[in-house]
Amino acid sequence: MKQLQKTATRPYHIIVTTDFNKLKESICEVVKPSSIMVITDTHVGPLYLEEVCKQLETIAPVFSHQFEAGEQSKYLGTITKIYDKLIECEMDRSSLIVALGGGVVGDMSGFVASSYMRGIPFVQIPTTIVAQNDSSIGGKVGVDYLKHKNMVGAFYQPVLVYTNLSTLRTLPEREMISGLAEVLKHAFIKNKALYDYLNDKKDKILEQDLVALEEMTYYSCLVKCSVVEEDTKELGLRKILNFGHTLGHALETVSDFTILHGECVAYGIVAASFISYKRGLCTQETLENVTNLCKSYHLLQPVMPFDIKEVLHHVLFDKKKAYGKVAFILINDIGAVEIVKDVTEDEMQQSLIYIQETCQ
Ligand SMILES: NC(=O)c1ccc[n+]([C@@H]2O[C@H](COP(=O)([O-])OP(=O)(O)OC[C@H]3O[C@@H](n4cnc5c(N)ncnc54)[C@H](O)[C@@H]3O)[C@@H](O)[C@H]2O)c1
Ligand SMILES: O=C(O)C(=O)C[C@@H](O)[C@H](O)[C@H](O)COP(=O)(O)O
Ligand SMILES: [Zn+2]
Repeated sequence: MKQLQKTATRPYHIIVTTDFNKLKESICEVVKPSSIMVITDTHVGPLYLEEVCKQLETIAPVFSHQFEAGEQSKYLGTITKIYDKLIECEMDRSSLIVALGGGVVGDMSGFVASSYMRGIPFVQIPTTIVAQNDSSIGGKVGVDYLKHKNMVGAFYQPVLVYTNLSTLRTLPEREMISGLAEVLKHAFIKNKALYDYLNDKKDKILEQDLVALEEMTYYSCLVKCSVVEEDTKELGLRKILNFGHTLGHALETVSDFTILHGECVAYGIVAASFISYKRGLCTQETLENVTNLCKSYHLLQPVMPFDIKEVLHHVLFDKKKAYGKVAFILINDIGAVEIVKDVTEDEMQQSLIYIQETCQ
């Protein structure tokens, strides 16, 4: 008998800094591209494309592609336009894709990189709280399909993540708050010390103090990395990163993306915590601590009226569904969660009623 060992996923650096000064050298350490395509959106492009391109032009010829900002662009139509551009610019397997923007840009650029010529390298330059603390890491890339979240995609890791915290200065406040839901999620699922930090440094974080943001981003990324490293393809443990997403994604779809991803995740986190409490898996104090931290970060704003039956219908498209059952992440304590497969429609319904009552 002969046996081969498949090597694990290649490691990559996540750089968290406050400018673009080290971008060129960071990229050159990991790739030697023949050409570069920077993909961005109509909000981020006018702000940072020129500065980023100036750095990249000293490495190789640089092209760029900009698409309409927003979740509505996260579909296959946008992807085909990017393929067209890559072909027009004669990009090949020695070329590099650079994603400059938030989670939408990152998820779509990564999907293009994973599929163009069966895969070319890509670098993430995340510019939102969501992207810097969550989406740029871990390799979940893809698009929405028929409004169902992330239905078409791949697991495909970047070769580098380069975070310039100063880009957050231009991020609209609503986007900043929404993004913090993913950071809170990391604290709730796996890191009580991050939870304490978020409580202690709330004012500094909200006023974008760079020291506080750097510390927060570091610990948030640590949680994400530790989970992804153990279970890159979400066969088990990685499902905990989906805390709040089962109902959150359904709400996002039902709202036609007028409620932002992180805002929906926060409602989903409280709904899941309510189910946990009702099942006796956590104390009322834990439910209150979760709710209060979300509220102290201005999440859980009055929720628009939604049809509970419609939300429950969309839960059926959750990617954690197997053999007809949707896996749910429930909380035991701050920093500890579990994966449960028997949450009933009635429990979800009660939790959505709780959300409607709590967030008004
Ligand atoms: N792949 C993953 O692991 C993962 C994790 C979390 C979220 N996501 C996905 O990410 C998306 C949400 O990400 P997001 O909140 O970053 O959304 P986004 O990319 O739509 O960015 C939010 C808004 O902010 C603008 N923007 C971005 N950076 C800016 C800056 N520095 N200054 C000014 N404006 C800026 C964007 O143009 C957009 O209008 C969703 O599609 C979600 O499903 C993926
Ligand atoms: O990285 C993960 O794993 C996550 O679940 C992170 C989530 O914050 C993110 O929104 C992710 O895109 C959700 O994935 P999905 O497979 O439920 O669409
Ligand atoms: Zn998310």
